Amino acid sequence: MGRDEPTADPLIEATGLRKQFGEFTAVDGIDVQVQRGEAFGFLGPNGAGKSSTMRMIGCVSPPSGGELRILGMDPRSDGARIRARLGVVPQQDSLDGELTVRDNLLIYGRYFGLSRAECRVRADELLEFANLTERADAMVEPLSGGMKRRLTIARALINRPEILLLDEPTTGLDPQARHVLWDRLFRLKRQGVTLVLTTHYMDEAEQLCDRLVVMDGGRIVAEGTPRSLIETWSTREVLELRFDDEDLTPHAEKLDGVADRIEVLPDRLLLYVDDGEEATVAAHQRGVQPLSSLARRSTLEDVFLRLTGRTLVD
Ligand SMILES: Nc1ncnc2c1ncn2[C@@H]1O[C@H](COP(=O)(O)OP(=O)(O)OP(=O)(O)O)[C@@H](O)[C@H]1O
Repeated sequence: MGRDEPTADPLIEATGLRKQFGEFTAVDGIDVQVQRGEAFGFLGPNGAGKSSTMRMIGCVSPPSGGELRILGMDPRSDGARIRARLGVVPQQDSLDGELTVRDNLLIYGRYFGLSRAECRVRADELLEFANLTERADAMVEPLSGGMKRRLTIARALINRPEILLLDEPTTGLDPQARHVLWDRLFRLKRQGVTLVLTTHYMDEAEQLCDRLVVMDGGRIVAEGTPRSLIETWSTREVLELRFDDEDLTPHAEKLDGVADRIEVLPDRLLLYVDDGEEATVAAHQRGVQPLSSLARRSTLEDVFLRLTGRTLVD
């Protein structure tokens, strides 16, 4: 399936979905459709309402309002039937550290009602998928963060779910472990598993997601493919100029007219331009002397900054 052509078969449909905690509104009436076979992302900073949304989709937290249908069913009346067809990877690994890697899988399989023989076959397949076959009989506790994450994902796949929900799958992992994990998620997608994930890493959203929504303060502020979001909300390139001055406004004023838009951050200016090299020359001609300058292509981070006035990770 092409990145931009998911089949029109919505597995998740939310309309006006809300989550209240007392007076506080964590999710404020969002509309979302996730199609079969796509990788769909919720991108936003801490507190945006991503986990609250995932918990409603995972049928562990009832919606406070709006409509939610998953696999054509209503979580209020069909929670158990839906959960049987979902895999859930929570933000915090909840593995049993006092069991072996394999036993963590076997126990979960039994919980989903698989026979002992089925559990053994499935555990072996998943150990291989997670690249943990050699660790099958090791205890979980001393494993690296990346291994634990892969085991948590393997465990969530024991029931061959149609939808895999991943809440911040790579938070806390080092770059290499993140890439290994992305590779495994690509494999799942190729096998037809629908992926729904939250992240506050823009590179993760760009790499993994066919489509995503940008969330802030419980609301969806933009929706589209990574490319369409960047094309709609940013310029082709961004020139980053770093300074160690207290106030960067005077530099920004000198650059008036050089860029479509200039963002003044505490340590740098971001110039939104079509041609970073041209803007570098223009800045030089105006006598602006940064500590360093870097022209790069626009990213979802720039989209987020444009939409909310804040960076994704403060
Ligand atoms: N059980 C709860 N009771 C009260 N407030 C809650 C509860 N769960 C979440 N919230 C609040 O709802 C808001 C959204 O939280 P949520 O965890 O959904 O955000 P998030 O986008 O997933 O962020 P994070 O990356 O920190 O998980 C936050 O302000 C949070 O404090």
